Amino acid sequence: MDTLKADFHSGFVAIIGRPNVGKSTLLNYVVGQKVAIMSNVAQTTRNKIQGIYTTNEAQIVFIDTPGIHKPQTKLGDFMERSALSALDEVDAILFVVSATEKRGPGDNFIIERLKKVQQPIYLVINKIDQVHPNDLPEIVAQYNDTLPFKKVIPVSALQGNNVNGLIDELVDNLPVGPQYYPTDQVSDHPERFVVAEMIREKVFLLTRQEVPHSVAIDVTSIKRNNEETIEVDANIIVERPGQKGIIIGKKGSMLKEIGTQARQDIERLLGDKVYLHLWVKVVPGWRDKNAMLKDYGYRSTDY
Ligand SMILES: Nc1nc2c(ncn2[C@@H]2O[C@H](COP(=O)(O)OP(=O)(O)OP(=O)(O)O)[C@@H](O)[C@H]2O)c(=O)[nH]1
Repeated sequence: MDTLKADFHSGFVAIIGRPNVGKSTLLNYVVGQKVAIMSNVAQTTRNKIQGIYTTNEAQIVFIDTPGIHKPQTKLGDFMERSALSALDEVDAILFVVSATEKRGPGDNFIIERLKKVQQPIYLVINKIDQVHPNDLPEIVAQYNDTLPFKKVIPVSALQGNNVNGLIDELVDNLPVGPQYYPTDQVSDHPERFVVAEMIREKVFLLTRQEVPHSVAIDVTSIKRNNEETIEVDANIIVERPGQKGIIIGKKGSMLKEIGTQARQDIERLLGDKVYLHLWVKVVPGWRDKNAMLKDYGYRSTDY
């Protein structure tokens, strides 16, 4: 940790928003590296992922919470709890909404939760590249009276419009504090977690008919053979044999494609040649087994 400088600002910022509003895209744009899974399938961000933004003047540690939704299973319950418990630990909250969609029950659910928090809340209107500037006041008006927002900040996380403005605003308002993490660190998650996210992303992208909640990735080993090659073993855990069939595909073609695409991403991340070995396992009802959630990487200090 660096010594405390009088003009260095730092803190923890939670990114909250209903599924698909662009939280991961925003985080990735700011952090400049692919750390959170991105896809069109809702509710794919499961763990708290921290992206870390560091300059000479400031460090912002972002917490990317899972999509908040009404829990139906123990996994849903876990996701909601971890999203909400994150709010007590932060210095500011970004409530991200989409300019392309009307305020809905998902937003209202979050607004109700946010009414209880004391931290400054910024309303981030994302996807402004998709709407006419003249429509913005009307979009903002849907939220204006719901919470005492510190500021309303329209952005396009995809194109980067006004994201710098958002960062400047955050930096100015974060307290003077230490640099919590080294300058070159963008995520506090171990390689294992990021590798699992990359495999998970390919499963979702390539097998559209899968229910995202019913797939877990368990990276069992990452071994560096020598200077240049890395051996990765991982299980893709599903609930039903039918899902296993979909993921394996005709003569193993789907699994091969998942493996190839995931391997390319992992190589980019780790900078070395990767041998990726994937297995598909059926574990009926794993979603409702707390102990297994823990085994398959859904960890929380509360459990
Ligand atoms: N046009 C446009 N699309 C965006 C923007 N930001 C995100 N998207 C798209 O919206 C979709 C969802 O983005 P994500 O970043 O995965 O959304 P998320 O809020 O993290 O979603 P969950 O993980 O499901 O909670 C993706 O297809 C993005 O490319 C934006 O500023 N403009």
